[in-house]
Amino acid sequence: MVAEKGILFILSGPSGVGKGTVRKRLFEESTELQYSISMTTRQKRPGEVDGVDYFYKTNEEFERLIGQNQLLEHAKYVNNYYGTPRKYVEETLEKGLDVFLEIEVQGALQVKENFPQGVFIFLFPPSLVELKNRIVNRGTESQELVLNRLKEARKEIEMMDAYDYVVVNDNVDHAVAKVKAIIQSEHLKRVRVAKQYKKILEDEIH
Ligand SMILES: Nc1nc2c(ncn2[C@@H]2O[C@H](COP(=O)(O)OP(=O)(O)O)[C@@H](O)[C@H]2O)c(=O)[nH]1
Ligand SMILES: Nc1ncnc2c1ncn2[C@@H]1O[C@H](COP(=O)(O)OP(=O)(O)O)[C@@H](O)[C@H]1O
Repeated sequence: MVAEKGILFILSGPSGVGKGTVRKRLFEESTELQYSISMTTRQKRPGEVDGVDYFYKTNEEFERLIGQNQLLEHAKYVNNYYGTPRKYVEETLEKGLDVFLEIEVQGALQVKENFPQGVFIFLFPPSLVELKNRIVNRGTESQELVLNRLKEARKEIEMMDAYDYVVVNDNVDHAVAKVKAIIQSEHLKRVRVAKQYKKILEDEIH
């Protein structure tokens, strides 16, 4: 039988839209996806754990990883680097397991160049006012950073045409249900494709 590779799912969208919230809920409810933990140079926030939320790196360490081509994609976002470890993603997909990335928009577009067969999901805010409220209410950003993040958000929203799916995060339950439905439907599609391959092989044998 043809060995099936895993599917790469990419959840992206502006900061504060709820990517982290949706991703955490998804992983509480589903054990079948492998989450790729990103590298970052940003400061650890209270409660975050190295190797769980991110792998925290210095600028020098991060730039070395870029130089060694160890990142599948990377982006500078509000003065910090963020990147996806290439080896983990490639090896996990090779094992036939599905990998889930939660990354910002520039990085997602780079992934699309390398993995056009990935499934790209854009999480969309109900409105820009609501997006600002969420960033402010989260309380992790200074006022200056909130403004920077909103400026980025406007640019990011313009990129949503490059995505396969758009999910509005008006309500977390609904958004999680939609992301799960997308994952399920992509599985069904791949099974159909695998069956077609099997049929071709069977026809050749007979
Ligand atoms: N390109 C890229 N973006 C990432 C990666 N990991 C996280 N991000 C994104 O970087 C942005 C900032 O992340 P973070 O500082 O944790 O803030 P938060 O997501 O707004 O809580 C978010 O849009 C993340 O989704 C990564 O590996 N690559
Ligand atoms: N559907 C939603 N309705 C209301 N608040 C939400 C919703 N989704 C997320 N939030 C809140 O918005 C803030 C930003 O969410 P977060 O997951 O950190 O966003 P991101 O990872 O995209 O930056 C958090 O305080 C979170 O609790």
